[in-house]
Amino acid sequence: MATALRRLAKCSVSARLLSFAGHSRGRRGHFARPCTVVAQRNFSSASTMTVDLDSSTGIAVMKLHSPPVNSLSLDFLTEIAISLEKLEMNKGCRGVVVTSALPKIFSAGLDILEMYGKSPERCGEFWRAVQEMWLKFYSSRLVTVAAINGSSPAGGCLLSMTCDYRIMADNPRYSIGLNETQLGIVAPFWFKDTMVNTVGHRTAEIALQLGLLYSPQDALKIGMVDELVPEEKLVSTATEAMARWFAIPDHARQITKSAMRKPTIDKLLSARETDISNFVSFITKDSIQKSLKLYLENLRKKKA
Ligand SMILES: CCCCCCCCCC/C=C/CC(=O)SCCNC(=O)CCNC(=O)[C@H](O)C(C)(C)COP(=O)(O)OP(=O)(O)OC[C@H]1O[C@@H](n2cnc3c(N)ncnc32)[C@H](O)[C@@H]1OP(=O)(O)O
Repeated sequence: MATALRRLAKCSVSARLLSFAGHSRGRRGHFARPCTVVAQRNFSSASTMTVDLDSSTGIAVMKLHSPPVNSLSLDFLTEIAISLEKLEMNKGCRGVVVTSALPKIFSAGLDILEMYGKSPERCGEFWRAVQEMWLKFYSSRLVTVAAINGSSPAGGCLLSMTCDYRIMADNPRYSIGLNETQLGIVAPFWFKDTMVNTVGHRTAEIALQLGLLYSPQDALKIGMVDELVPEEKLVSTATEAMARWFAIPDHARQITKSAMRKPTIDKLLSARETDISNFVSFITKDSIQKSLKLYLENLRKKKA
C-alpha cells in the first residue's frame, strides 16, 4: 500500500506547476486504510491524519496524528503529500489549515530513525519523499496556513514555512526553528532558501549556523511566524485569517505566489537527483551516523 502511494506521488510531480495557474489536478504501515476521497467532507487518507473539508467555506483542516511526535517518516511524508494533492484536485477546496492532533507537538521534524542505520537506497527513497512534500506545499495553488500548536523543530519548522501564513500558540514551552547543526547535520540549500525567503538573509544566517530554536515570542519578532494566539483560538484564528486571502481573486494570488516561489522551486527541481545523492553520501558517512546515534541516545536519556 505504502509503495503504491509513493509511486502515485512520484507520477504527479510533472503536473505540479500547472496548479499555479488554476489548472490543478490534484506510517505506519499496519494502520493504513484505503485512500478514497468521500464527497467533500470529512475524509482521511489514513489514521495518521484527518482531513476535514468544509464545503461551505472551501477550507480543509489537515490534522497530523502520528504519535508520539509526528516525526516525518517516509510513509507519513507520502501520506501528507497525497492528502494535499487530493485537496488540490478538489475544486471545492480553496485553502488548507495544517495543524497537529497531538498535544504539545506540531511535528518533531524528520524521523531520525529514517536516517540512522538505513541502506543508501532507503535513504534515497526517504529524501525523495521529503523533497516531494516540500515541492507540493511550496507550490500549492491553495492558501496554506500552519496552525502551530506545539514544538516544531527542523523538518516541522520547514513544513510550516512552506505555508503562506503561520499562526503559533503563544506558549513559552514550545519552540520552532531549523536546529540541524545541533544534530551535526546540515540543512540542505532548499531548507536554507525557504528560511531566507521567510525571515531574510541575515537572520537566517545566524539562525541556521547556530541551529537556533525560538520561543513563539522570538519567532514572532524575527518573522518566522506571523501571529501568536492562545492555543484554544488557533484553528478559529487560522480559518479567520484565511478569509483575508480568499478576498483576493484566486488567479491573481496564485500567479503572484508562483512568481515569488518559482525560482526557489526550480532550483530544487533542476538539482533533484544531485540533492538526493548528496544527502545519501552525507547521511551514510560514519561520522554523521555517530552524531545521529548520540543525538538519539540523548533524546532517550532525557526521558529516563
Ligand atoms: C553537504 C550537504 C548535503 C546535504 C545533507 C543533508 C543533511 C540532512 C539534513 C536533514 C535535515 C534534518 C531535518 C530534521 O528534521 S532532523 C530531526 C530534528 N528533530 C529534532 O531535533 C527534534 C527532536 N525531538 C525533540 O526535541 C523532542 O522529542 C520534542 C519534539 C520536543 C518532543 O519532546 P517530548 O518530551 O514530548 O517527547 P520525547 O520524549 O523527547 O520523544 C518521544 C519519543 O519520540 C522520539 N523522537 C523525538 N523526535 C524524534 C524524531 N525527530 N525522529 C524520531 N524519533 C523522535 C524520542 O526519541 C522518543 O522516543 P522513545 O519513546 O524514547 O523511544
